[in-house]
Amino acid sequence: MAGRKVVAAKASKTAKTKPAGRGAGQLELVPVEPAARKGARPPPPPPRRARAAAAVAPAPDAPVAAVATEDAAAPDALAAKAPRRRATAEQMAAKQREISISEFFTKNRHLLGFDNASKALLTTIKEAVDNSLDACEEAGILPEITIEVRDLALNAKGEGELTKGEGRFVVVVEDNGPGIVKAQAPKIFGKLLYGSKFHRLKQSRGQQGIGISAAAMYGQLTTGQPIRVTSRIGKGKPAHFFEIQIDTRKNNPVVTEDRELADWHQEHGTRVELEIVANWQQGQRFVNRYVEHTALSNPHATFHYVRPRQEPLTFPRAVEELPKEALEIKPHPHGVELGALMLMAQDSKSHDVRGFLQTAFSRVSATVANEIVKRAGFKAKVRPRDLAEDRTLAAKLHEAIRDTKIMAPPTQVLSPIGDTLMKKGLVSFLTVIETEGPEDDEQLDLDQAKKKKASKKEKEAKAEAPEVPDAPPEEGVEKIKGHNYFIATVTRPPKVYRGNPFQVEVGLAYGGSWPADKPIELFRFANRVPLLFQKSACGMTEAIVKTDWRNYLLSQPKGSLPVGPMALLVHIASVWVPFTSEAKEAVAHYPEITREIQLAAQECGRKLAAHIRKKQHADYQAQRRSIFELYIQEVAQAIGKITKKSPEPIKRDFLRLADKVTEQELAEQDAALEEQSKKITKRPRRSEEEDE
Ligand SMILES: Nc1ncnc2c1ncn2[C@@H]1O[C@H](COP(=O)(O)OP(=O)(O)OP(=O)(O)O)[C@@H](O)[C@H]1O
Repeated sequence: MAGRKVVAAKASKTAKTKPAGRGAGQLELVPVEPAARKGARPPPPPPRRARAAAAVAPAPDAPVAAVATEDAAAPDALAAKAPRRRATAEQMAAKQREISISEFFTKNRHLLGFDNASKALLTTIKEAVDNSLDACEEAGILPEITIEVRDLALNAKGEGELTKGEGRFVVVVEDNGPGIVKAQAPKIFGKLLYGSKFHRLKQSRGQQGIGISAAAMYGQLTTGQPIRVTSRIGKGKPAHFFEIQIDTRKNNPVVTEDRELADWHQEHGTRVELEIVANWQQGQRFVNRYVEHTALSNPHATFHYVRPRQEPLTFPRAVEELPKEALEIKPHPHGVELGALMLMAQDSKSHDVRGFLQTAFSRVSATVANEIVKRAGFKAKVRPRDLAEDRTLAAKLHEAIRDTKIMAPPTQVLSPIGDTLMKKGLVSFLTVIETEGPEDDEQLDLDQAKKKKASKKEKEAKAEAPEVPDAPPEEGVEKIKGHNYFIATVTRPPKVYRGNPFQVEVGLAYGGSWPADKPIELFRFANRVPLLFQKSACGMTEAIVKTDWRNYLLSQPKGSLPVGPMALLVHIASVWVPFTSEAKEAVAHYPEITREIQLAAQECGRKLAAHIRKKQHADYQAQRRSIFELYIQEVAQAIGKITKKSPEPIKRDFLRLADKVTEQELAEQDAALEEQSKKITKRPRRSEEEDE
């Protein structure tokens, strides 16, 4: 062992070092082999045994001399088998240092949704818009939000050639929210993990305190430009303009500009401007979809969407009321883990454990607190501080909490979209997509040609067909831009997972111009935010795939989404959404959540099945009637000839009779279907019974 020490010391003298990277403070050192030095004489060859050992496992960046000499002392057999020490604890210690959160996410930006230039564009917009919506709702302001994407290759008038592929873009998001207090702005935009939502249990879009500063960091990294923020907190108060950079080594803001603006057009609100490297060509379809879906799930907000070289779009709000206010709750004792309990006890200002339990948790009354303490077997007075210091004591309390029956947390604290607004949102969304048409030009041309052909055929058919009055619209069917959509929604009652209240909603739009031979479109939302990536990794998709849609008359390949002309919206509202990563792209596979989504989907599916059956029957009736009508003309003429009467009144009588029969048959069918659907609703199918 003594030999090894001496050798290591020698090695550190012989191996010359040079700094590995950019900064002066960098501790990591890379050894330079003596032979590599310019003009240096090559060292004498090592003994034969050492050469053999070096051939077994050469380590390019290990302190070569140290390892070679150590192995030289070992017998032949050992040198072949024993692993070589590549570094000592001291050498490794010299390389260890603290990593700032910004440094970490600079290297791992994919974890935050900045994997590539097209996704980064969407993530940047999403983070800013989510903040604007959260801030407006929290302040009680109807949101009016402008989203602008500017291609820096175009001139101020928007002329020039659009950037193909990656390029420099400016993203602007402006809201009419409460604004940001001057002292807070630098930390909000220049420090990762700084926010108002992480430590509370309340439904909101943001929850981690990392979103907008991460976008600022991405901009800084790719363009070197700081984030520009303008904010004003009210009438009579000045607006402030900031340019903020992030010192990524320290995760601290650096304000490069801070000035008051004499006048700003918003009475209150915030505008963020980020210069980033983005790919508009590929990313615009994500952004378009994000804006459309956000308008769908936020019918109380108005969005102005300004894009390069396209007409600005406005999605006006569909309702003039804010959604029900989401309320903050305290954690439920059954959802707390031992470590968290100890931390909470450490922070508590209560003098005894009973007071701590009552103030820190929801649903703990004096009686419940007494019961927990009794069950924990605490004889003397226990202070919260004692729990923080004594793990055995804390474990006893944790066990007692688990064994005590405590009322479920309050669930009326959530703000779901609700059936009426979900329907309104779906109608406005379908109106927009029916107006806008498909996204790619080739498909657009094909569709227009098809439409022309179809309308010519329709005109010809109309001219030939006898006048038949329009059937009354079926309940739930909306005519949107000439297409019939069946719309159904279900809002489940709130439930709880691991102490967190959550609520699931499902809405569907069936028919219209959705393709009938493709898998359904699944729109996933968490706290009203559309989730556009990681579809197959998402617990929501799993729940829909696991639902047997063949029960509801859709075909479904094994382990896949059903096939049919349908868009299905799934929304989870929760005080804490369990995402699979910091990028908040997919919901984790919690069985409690999956089950609720399945139940909502099944309820919606039953409504769909009733509609499809009704439609199938109506189609059958129409077909029968059209065959009958084909012969009426000839039959009326033949009867006219026999009876020597004009064929026209005979034809009219036949048509009247046909109307009566069709009406009667449809009414009978309606009654039968009503009865059938009641039965289905009362007695779920086998697969549902298993679920229930
Ligand atoms: N437009 C805005 N108006 C008012 N406050 C804002 C605005 N944007 C950000 N904030 C404040 O800045 C904080 C940090 O925002 P950030 O996007 O970094 O995180 P978050 O929204 O809390 O969580 P997440 O990381 O999940 O998005 C927010 O919690 C909010 O208090």
